[in-house]
Amino acid sequence: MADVPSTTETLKPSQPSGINRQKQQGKRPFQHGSHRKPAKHRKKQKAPQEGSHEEVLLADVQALLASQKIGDEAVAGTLENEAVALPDVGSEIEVEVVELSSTGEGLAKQKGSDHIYVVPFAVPGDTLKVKVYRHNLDEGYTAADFISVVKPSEMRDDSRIQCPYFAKCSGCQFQMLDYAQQLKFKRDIVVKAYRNFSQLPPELVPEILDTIGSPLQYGYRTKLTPHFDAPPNNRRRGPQKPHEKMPPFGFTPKTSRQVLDIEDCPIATDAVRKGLADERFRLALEYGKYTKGATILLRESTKRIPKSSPSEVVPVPRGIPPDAIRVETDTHVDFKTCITDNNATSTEYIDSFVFTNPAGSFFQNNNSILPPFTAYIREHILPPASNTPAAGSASSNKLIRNLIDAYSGSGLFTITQSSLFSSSGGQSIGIDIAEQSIAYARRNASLNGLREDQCRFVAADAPELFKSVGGGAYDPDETVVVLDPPRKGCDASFLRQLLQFAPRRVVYVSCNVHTQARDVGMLVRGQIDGALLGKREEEVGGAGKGGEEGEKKRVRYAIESIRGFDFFPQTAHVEGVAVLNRVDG
Ligand SMILES: C[S@@+](CC[C@H](N)C(=O)[O-])C[C@H]1O[C@@H](n2cnc3c(N)ncnc32)[C@H](O)[C@@H]1O
Repeated sequence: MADVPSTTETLKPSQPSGINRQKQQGKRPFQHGSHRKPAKHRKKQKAPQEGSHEEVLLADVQALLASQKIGDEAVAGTLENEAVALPDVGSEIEVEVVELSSTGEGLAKQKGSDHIYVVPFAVPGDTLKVKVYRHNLDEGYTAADFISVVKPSEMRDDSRIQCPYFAKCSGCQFQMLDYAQQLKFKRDIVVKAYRNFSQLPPELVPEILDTIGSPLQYGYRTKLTPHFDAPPNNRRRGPQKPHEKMPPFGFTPKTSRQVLDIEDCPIATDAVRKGLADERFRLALEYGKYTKGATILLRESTKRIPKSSPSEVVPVPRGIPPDAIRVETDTHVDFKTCITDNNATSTEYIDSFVFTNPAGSFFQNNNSILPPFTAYIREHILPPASNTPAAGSASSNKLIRNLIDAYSGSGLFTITQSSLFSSSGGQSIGIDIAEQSIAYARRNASLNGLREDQCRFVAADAPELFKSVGGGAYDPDETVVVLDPPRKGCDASFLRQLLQFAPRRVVYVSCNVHTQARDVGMLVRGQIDGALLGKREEEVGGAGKGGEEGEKKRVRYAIESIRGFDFFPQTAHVEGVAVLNRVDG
């Protein structure tokens, strides 16, 4: 394996092209003359949040500009010329789509120009009619709204679209694509995430594996949160009038402030679709009671009744409405209903594991993919037999017996993986900042027959974890850490302590492959915020504070595999699983 570069580290993405470089040099990458506001009228640009839609889009725009071989001078020259040519906001133009950004939007160009237009609902190879929406000149592109397809790409087949709101609602981007093609695009998203945000040389990133698809490609979403606005003209202060007619009830598209009225959402499960219809019916009767807007929770919940034989006819149980969605199997019947109370308890099954949650709190939204997904984690949470540590290393004779599930929520990984660890006398611990999720995690452990000595939970900020597992309570050589942080990824303090604890194996699950790539990059380099981190103090005789001594002994990881999972078919979203091993010897 190639050695790890010791560059000056930041938490910023790699900068593949000229725009950020020019900004650093105090130059403006784009000078569009008449389209630019004078400097004193311009708002100071905030740096986009790491891993945000904006940052990811910018990285792709920059990469496309770089691939066009636009050097700093050429940019300035082109732009002087383009200043005149750029279409006015509101005008309609034709563009050809060059590629898809990792945000799911198309990057397109007008014939004869290198200027980039960012267009939703686009497929590479499409010629589209679009409406210019905003010139983001500092970022080097123009945002445009999709109007119609002039000439479809070979990849596009609009007869695949199953939703009448597609291209109006912003929820889905890919309904016109074959599912295999969607999965290919999602693999590209993971590839680009590691290229743009890990700051690792390509030889340290293994080939990204194929994205695992969702068993259900429609009818999978177990949660929706449609909303409606306050009555028009109601001010914050003063008399509040109720709605005079049924307000639009649905979702707000990205480029609009108006709620789009949605009668149905085919990516949702049957129970949630029924919940949406029921809530629309209720709102049609009760809109006059509302003086404010509201968001309505629609969360599927399952009541499972075991069958004594495949042919047994199970009656609707007490407390379940007769029109609940009924799903028959040989061994049980699932009655599926839709909960709208945030504080009610929802119940989900993953194979034979049962999970309860406060309906309004986090739980994975696609139940159909959870059995293959948790099976994949089970197959990869322990090292493959061939991956034995280097002879003579501290861990050469040790088995991984302990699981630490950081950002555990209500215990998805702790509980579904626990048997692998309890069977070898080890233990599992989950930690999450949300007390309510931890209360439910404890309850879920008990519902799944796990004792506290097999599986325990702590409600705390993730870095506090190391107080519970440090000091010899868990031998790092015998421990795997599963990470599943929120979209912003792990914070530096957590990663620093993780490197100091130095578990033998890390399985990093993420709903944002861009922040995952950033964090994995730091673990592979053994550097957080530029500081090199040493091994645990007892092992290196007082080193471990970073700096030169730390560099000699620094803990770092090698990536075993990276793979995407498609939790959200028809959208550009992809979840990532990266498996890492501590580099010994
Ligand atoms: C993506 S969810 C994963 C939950 C769980 N692994 C699952 O799949 O159901 C992220 C979790 O991180 C938790 N969280 C957010 N910030 C945290 C922090 N600073 N420390 C610990 N947990 C945190 C949230 O409460 C949430 O449950």
